[in-house]
Amino acid sequence: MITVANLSKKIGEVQALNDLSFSAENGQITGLLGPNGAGKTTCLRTVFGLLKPDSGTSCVDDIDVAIDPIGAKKQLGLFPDPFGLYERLTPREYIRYFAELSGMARKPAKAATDKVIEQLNLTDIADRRCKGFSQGQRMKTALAQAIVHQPSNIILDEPTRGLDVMSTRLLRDILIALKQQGHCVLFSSHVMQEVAALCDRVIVMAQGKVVAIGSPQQLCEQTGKDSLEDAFIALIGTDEGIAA
Ligand SMILES: Nc1ncnc2c1ncn2[C@@H]1O[C@H](COP(=O)(O)OP(=O)(O)OP(=O)(O)O)[C@@H](O)[C@H]1O
Repeated sequence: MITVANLSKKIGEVQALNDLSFSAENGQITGLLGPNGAGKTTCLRTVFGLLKPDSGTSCVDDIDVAIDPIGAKKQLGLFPDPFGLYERLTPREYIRYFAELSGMARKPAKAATDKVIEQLNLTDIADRRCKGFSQGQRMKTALAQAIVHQPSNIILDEPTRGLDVMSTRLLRDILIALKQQGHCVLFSSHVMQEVAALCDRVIVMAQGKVVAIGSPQQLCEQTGKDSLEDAFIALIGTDEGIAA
């Protein structure tokens, strides 16, 4: 479970987060939905401990990220930009490297790497260098790195950006499987279809604040609209910076 409470963060002159509070539950996919510049990335970077908030707290499984960042990270997987893989490493080397970075000893890291390679059907490419990989192969390698240490929580920043239809569908299936295993999945997006198809709960954000929280259906009911896109526009008052 991920909880942020009263998070505020000013970057330069911009109030990127403005008293932001919400939680993302285990066994659910939670979407952070907001237009460009709403503060989604800033929020996720703060939860991962990459940014320090000016005020407020973020907790991962009740561990305060500011007080025990290493403990919090053990319970948290971050899906990185799949285009930034280390090209010279094979997926097996890459995934194992991150398993050890997350604090696992050599033997368990090797066993966990073998397991996740099997789980994500990476066996065929596990020992090839990442250079030249397709989008889907990159995505699966990046995701394997995020979940190799079996964190109970996974955060993803616009995970389908740049992916083709097949890779997007594959990613969706994997996220649904993680949810069914009881993980807390939190991802950011401004793609309506993706959020409507995947999320149990949506946190609608604008200008660093929560505007509304609910299932896609609840948000439609609350605004009297038929689609999440129309509900979203009604909630934030503009269609600038969103994608259908
Ligand atoms: N390093 C930075 N320097 C200056 N301003 C920043 C920086 N990082 C974020 N901001 C500003 O903070 C606000 C929130 O940015 P953030 O990237 O969190 O939004 P976002 O919701 O992820 O947007 P997008 O959907 O476009 O990725 C924006 O106004 C952005 O310009």
